[in-house]
Amino acid sequence: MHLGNARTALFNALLARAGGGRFLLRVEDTDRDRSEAAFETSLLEDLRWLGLAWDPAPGHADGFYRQSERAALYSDLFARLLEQGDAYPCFCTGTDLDRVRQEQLAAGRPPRYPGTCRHLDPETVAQRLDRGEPASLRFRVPAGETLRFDDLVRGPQSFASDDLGDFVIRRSDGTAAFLFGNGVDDALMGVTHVLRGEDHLSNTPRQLLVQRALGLAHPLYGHLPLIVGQDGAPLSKRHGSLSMRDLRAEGYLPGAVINYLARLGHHLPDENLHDLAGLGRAFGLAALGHAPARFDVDQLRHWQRAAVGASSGAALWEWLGAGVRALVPDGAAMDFIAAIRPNVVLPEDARYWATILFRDPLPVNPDAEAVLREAGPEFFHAAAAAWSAGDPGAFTTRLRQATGHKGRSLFHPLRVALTGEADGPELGRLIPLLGTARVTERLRRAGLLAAGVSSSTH
Ligand SMILES: Nc1ncnc2c1ncn2[C@@H]1O[C@H](COP(=O)(O)OP(=O)(O)OP(=O)(O)O)[C@@H](O)[C@H]1O
Ligand SMILES: [Zn+2]
Repeated sequence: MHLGNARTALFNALLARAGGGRFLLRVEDTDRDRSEAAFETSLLEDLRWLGLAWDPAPGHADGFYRQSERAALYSDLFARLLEQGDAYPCFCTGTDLDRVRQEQLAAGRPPRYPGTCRHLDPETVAQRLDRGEPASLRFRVPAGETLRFDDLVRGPQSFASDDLGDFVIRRSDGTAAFLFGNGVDDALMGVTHVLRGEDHLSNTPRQLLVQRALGLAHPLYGHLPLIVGQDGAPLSKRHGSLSMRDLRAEGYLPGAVINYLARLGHHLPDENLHDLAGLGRAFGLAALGHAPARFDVDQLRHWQRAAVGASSGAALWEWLGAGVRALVPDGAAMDFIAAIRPNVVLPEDARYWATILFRDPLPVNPDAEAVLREAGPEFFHAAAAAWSAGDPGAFTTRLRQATGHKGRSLFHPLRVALTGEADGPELGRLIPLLGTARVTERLRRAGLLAAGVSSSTH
């Protein structure tokens, strides 16, 4: 899943919670070329990671539906549509259809099935089927109708049936096409509300037709603007990036992702970090937006920061990963977490601070060296003396008294000497983590650098 289809799943789950409904999972795996067991596994993994638990599907051990297990049921429905004259076999090959499409496009017309097989006489059809000619099944769209529905997001919609063209409901390999399986299953499963991306808008009149022909109820449909990437193109599997898998691997927390997505194309009344229940209480169809939403990494990082802030120390310790944990001395785990928490968005930031705190020698860049020189060697000699006098709690007070430096002119060079950085976690929390020996050594080295002794000679 990417952020786009994750948001679709989230909004459906939230709508179910907000409205006392159920959130169903149906794996649409009838397209053999595009369905692999691994895709299903990773889909389930992504949903679980996001915390989007689906309500159990009656009679299904895994708790969800799989269209590949419903072939017999679809088969009956195909037979009914054929019998009613609402469907007919189509023998056109991919090449035939491509050629027509090219001609239509060249003539400036929208591509549409030209109806080649619509009026084949029953005998010809029977003969061609007997010969084993591959055939798909097309839905016979009634002429001259206006199809209307009230979109939950976009309001009243209408489509001319003449613009639709007869569409494939069963592929030539016998499997149910997306339009058919999806529309029919929603009706059969008692689905009342469908939220999906607006790339599906033009499917809706077709699905309404199929449902009507089979005497099935229609769900209510709502079509959401797609989320676009930095390049302006809608996120998609092919687009590649921003997959749940990648975000998870980078260390984004599920709470950050759902809080970010719940505000993408949906207005929430507050800026608090919520769990799913809280987001569900605040979710409403009236708060859905109509403009395309652009992915904004800064917003995602904002919610990530909030989610990190709300995580327990133990959870963050796990989250950092084994590589970072190995850098932190025994017993210092929770103090390390407490110190760096405000400065960490992703585990790589924690790695950065762990390296600074617990690895020697500390790299000193030219900017840092300039700060040390400006403070001068006397400052660091005084600092070393203040430090070696014991009682770390009184260290900076003693240094202030000894040097007359206070505020930034005291803490800035001290921070640079101890961390090599101009900014970072609270110094009072870092000093105990560094430990006596390392503080002593870093002050000594800062004194040398401040005196102009090149960093390569000691
Ligand atoms: N960029 C997007 N923004 C918002 N919703 C999206 C986006 N892309 C897909 N969706 C919605 O997510 C749901 C699942 O879509 P689907 O898995 O077909 O998306 P996809 O990744 O674009 O697929 P593909 O890349 O195979 O076209 C649908 O409701 C679809 O409309
Ligand atoms: Zn045909």
